[in-house]
Amino acid sequence: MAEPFDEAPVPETGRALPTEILGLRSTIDNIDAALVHLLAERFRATQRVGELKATEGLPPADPQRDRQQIDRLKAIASGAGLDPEFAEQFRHFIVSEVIRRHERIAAEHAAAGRADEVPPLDTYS
Ligand SMILES: C=C(O[C@@H]1C=C(C(=O)O)C=C[C@H]1O)C(=O)O
Repeated sequence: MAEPFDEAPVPETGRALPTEILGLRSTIDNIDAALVHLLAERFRATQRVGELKATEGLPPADPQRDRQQIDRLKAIASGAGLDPEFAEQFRHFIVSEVIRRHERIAAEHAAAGRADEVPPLDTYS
């Protein structure tokens, strides 16, 4: 059975879409899939960084690293013909989520540490 995204487009005008648009949409679908796989791989790496930061007692965000990444990414974007401000916003969208997750990992790590603590013996009860 055909998936919904395999079906021929029926534009409101009733006219068939130019073949070039169909070809470009296929390219766009491939790029979107690659982006999702790359993002998933990036989140796996940042997840591990978050765990290591939590065990080492390091803060979730690293402003110095952020500044280096922003400068690097904006230069790459300029060279690639992508608006550097857009590249920075896109990075900010992703890294905000990474930091939110790192904060959660740190909180869980702290809670697990407290659960491991042996409570003092209450000799009065
Ligand atoms: C992943 C890290 O933690 C945070 C998230 C970053 C990111 O997603 O690229 C970069 C710096 C940190 O603010 C890190 O320090 O490397």
